[in-house]
Amino acid sequence: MKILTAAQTREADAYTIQEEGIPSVDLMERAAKAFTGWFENKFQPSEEVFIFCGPGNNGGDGLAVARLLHQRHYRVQVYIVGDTAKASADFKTNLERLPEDVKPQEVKEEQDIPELPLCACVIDALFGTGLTRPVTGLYEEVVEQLNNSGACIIAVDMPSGLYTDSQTPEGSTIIKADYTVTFQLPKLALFLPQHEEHVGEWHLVPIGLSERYIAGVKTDICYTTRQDVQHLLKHRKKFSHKGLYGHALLLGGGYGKMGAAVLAAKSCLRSGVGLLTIHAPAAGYTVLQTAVPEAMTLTDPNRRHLSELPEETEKFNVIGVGPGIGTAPPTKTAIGQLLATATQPLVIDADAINIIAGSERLKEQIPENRVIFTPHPKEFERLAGKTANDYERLQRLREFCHTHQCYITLKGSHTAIGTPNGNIFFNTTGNPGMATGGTGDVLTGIITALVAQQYNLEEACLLGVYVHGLAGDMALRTVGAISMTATDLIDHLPKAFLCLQQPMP
Ligand SMILES: NC(=O)C1=CN([C@@H]2O[C@H](COP(=O)(O)OP(=O)(O)OC[C@H]3O[C@@H](n4cnc5c(N)ncnc54)[C@H](O)[C@@H]3O)[C@@H](O)[C@H]2O)[C@@H](O)CC1
Ligand SMILES: Nc1ncnc2c1ncn2[C@@H]1O[C@H](COP(=O)(O)OP(=O)(O)O)[C@@H](O)[C@H]1O
Ligand SMILES: [K+]
Repeated sequence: MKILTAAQTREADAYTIQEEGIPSVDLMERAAKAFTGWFENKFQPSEEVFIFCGPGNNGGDGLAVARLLHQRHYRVQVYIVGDTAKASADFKTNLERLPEDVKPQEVKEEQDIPELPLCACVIDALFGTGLTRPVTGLYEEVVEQLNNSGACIIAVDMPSGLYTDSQTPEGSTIIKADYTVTFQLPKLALFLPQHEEHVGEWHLVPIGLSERYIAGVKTDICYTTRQDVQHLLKHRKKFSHKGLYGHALLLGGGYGKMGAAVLAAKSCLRSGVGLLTIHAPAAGYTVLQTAVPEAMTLTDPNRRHLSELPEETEKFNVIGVGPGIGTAPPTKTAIGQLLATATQPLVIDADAINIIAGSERLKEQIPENRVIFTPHPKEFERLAGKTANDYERLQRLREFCHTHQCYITLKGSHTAIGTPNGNIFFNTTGNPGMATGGTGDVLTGIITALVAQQYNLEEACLLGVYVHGLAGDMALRTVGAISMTATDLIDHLPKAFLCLQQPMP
């Protein structure tokens, strides 16, 4: 699914209004109804609701929401902040439509800002996607007081003060919402970790924007939903045999870190690989043969760490490398050999990333269109350099993928997948229970298995990251976030793949 810029969102609104031949205030009514529907599911009518409206259409939404909530027997208090002389036409219409017993109060100067009761419920409708500059003056004062009030804040469309698709200037005042209920499509700012305290938990509500506009509009930033990945899943033919599902080689494990290889191997097997061979330091032999009997194990001459590549590497159709390998000098040499000689796709994780990151010569040897890197943010920083903020990091992701013609799954709450042609896809599955050692190794195993099965590299990234998070979401329901381990993810992979094989609900 596409992520639109603020300008494209405005175009989508305008296109919809024209296509359907409706006045813009009707679209606003739809947005307000969609918001109210979400709100009613979350908050009881016994709640007193304080609605702060700005001068634009976001404020117009706030006024329409006030009317709808009032009709549904919520007690609403409306505050109009700033100068209504400059208000948008749809704002004015909705102001007129407010029932008489909802008496909006004007906030024209600092003294007009109300004291809120403890634990108040606040709807933030000051600014949405039309914000053009940092919030200052009276608006800034309101935002600060709301943030300090301890209220539960629900932002309409965007937390006020936050830029939709570019870096908000340093030091700007921004609402700290508990929830952001955004219209139709999520905005780029909602995916970025640096905005967590402003965005809170975000939810999408559909408002029927033109499907035709959305299908036609050009964007290089998307987010992946079940709908986007489900159709990628390949089905098995009746007369198929293991030779059709690829033979993967996993280079992993080190003394004290054989578990990383075990996790990657198990998840690879649970993700449909035909055959799996693990090449690991000799000390891992018994561990691997016992823990993963389905995999074949080759041993490195070195007991403690990887020091060379196995023979006949050309017979494998993908090589996954990194989990648990460490950065000992012989391992660095082996990684150099791998980049120089491998002819198949490579899935490169953990210390294999760190080794490449530490050598300009190795970076230059990254084979084009054959590599998927799976770094967490620190590994990405080592590989591609420090950045000042999340927007810069996305730009760096794009540049690195373009320069080296590679794929990167930059892991996080919304893992960002970069592709050689400059696209970025944010994942939408996963949860904080997955923030535990070994879950990254599981992802390496999954993606390696998918590449072995002839998914192209982009498909393997999109599907792999999605199903990894889906397994995490399923594990959340049975073991919860606190107890979740990487093994729980592997245990839930079957359910996650089965879920994707069912028709969409
Ligand atoms: N027909 C439409 O266009 C629809 C718009 N919708 C709502 O409209 C919002 C966008 O509305 P607008 O484009 O009117 O923009 P906003 O309401 O987000 O804010 C823009 C207004 O605030 C002013 N402004 C911008 N930054 C400011 C700042 N830092 N300090 C003071 N004033 C500032 C602008 O000059 C303008 O008057 C969306 O976020 C959404 O909530 C929805 O009702 C859906 C339909
Ligand atoms: N808060 C979170 N929400 C969703 N997914 C998360 C969260 N924290 C971590 N993850 C996922 O867990 C995995 C952690 O990977 P990584 O840091 O490499 O772990 P390890 O190196 O211990 O295996 C990544 O796939 C990441 O996307
Ligand atoms: K808002």
